[in-house]
Amino acid sequence: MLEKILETKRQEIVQLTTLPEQINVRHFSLFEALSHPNRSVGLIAEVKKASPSKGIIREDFEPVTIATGYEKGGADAISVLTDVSYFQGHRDYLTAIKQEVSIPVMRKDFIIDKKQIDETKRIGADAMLLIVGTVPVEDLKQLYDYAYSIGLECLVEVHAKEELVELLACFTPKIIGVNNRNLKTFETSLSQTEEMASLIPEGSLFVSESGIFHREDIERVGKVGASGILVGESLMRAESPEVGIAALFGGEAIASSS
Ligand SMILES: O=P(O)(O)OC[C@@H](O)[C@@H](O)c1c[nH]c2ccccc12
Repeated sequence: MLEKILETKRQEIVQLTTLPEQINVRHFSLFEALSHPNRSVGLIAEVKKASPSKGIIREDFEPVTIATGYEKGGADAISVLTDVSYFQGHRDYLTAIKQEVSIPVMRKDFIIDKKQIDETKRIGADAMLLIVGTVPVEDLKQLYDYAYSIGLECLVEVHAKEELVELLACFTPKIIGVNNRNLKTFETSLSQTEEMASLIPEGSLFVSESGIFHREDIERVGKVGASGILVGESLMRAESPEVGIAALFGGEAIASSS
């Protein structure tokens, strides 16, 4: 599956000859937001209509309403799927959301080329995802450095332990995500987070991604040191974003509004 997605991306990159206009927005730091989370563990709430493994997750999909609901519900940051072909996302969703919220907005896509990073900056994102295994780690480092040089933070995602070891031998990202879902098989297991936690360097923030549905899941990943969680499906299936977040955290109150 990952190979197929990357093939589509390579075609998209060829067609990405004219970049959108730069939108003017105020930026918010993902690292800062996750360093001072609203609850015991920081929440990156994802705007996600569909996925290759689950099909359509939410029919009545209004990206801006969902994102403002996430902010009201006390999310620390927002992730927006911009991939069209596999996740039914769009870059315009991110731009529209960015204009309506005052928390960091991350672009969730398969970024393998500098041109996509320029596009990410222009559409107004504060941060973006980079995935180990999509390009060689040396190339990922180039993309990472380029993104930071133009004011974009990166969440660098790994799945397998060997990928994390290979990544850290090359560079130490400020924010590292462990995806509990294997992008090749789609299997999800929180033990991925538990097994890799001890390998995350002290100074890096650690985000547990995918397959988080209940308060117990948050406690489980929090216990091994996760500063943040990235949650899509469980919130997208909730009656409303606010209700979804409250249920996910088992009613845990927001500690501070700063
Ligand atoms: O819907 P979930 O299981 O809560 O997962 C959210 C997020 O982690 C997932 O969408 C994701 C993690 N890494 C990705 C890479 C590409 C696309 C999607 C993803």
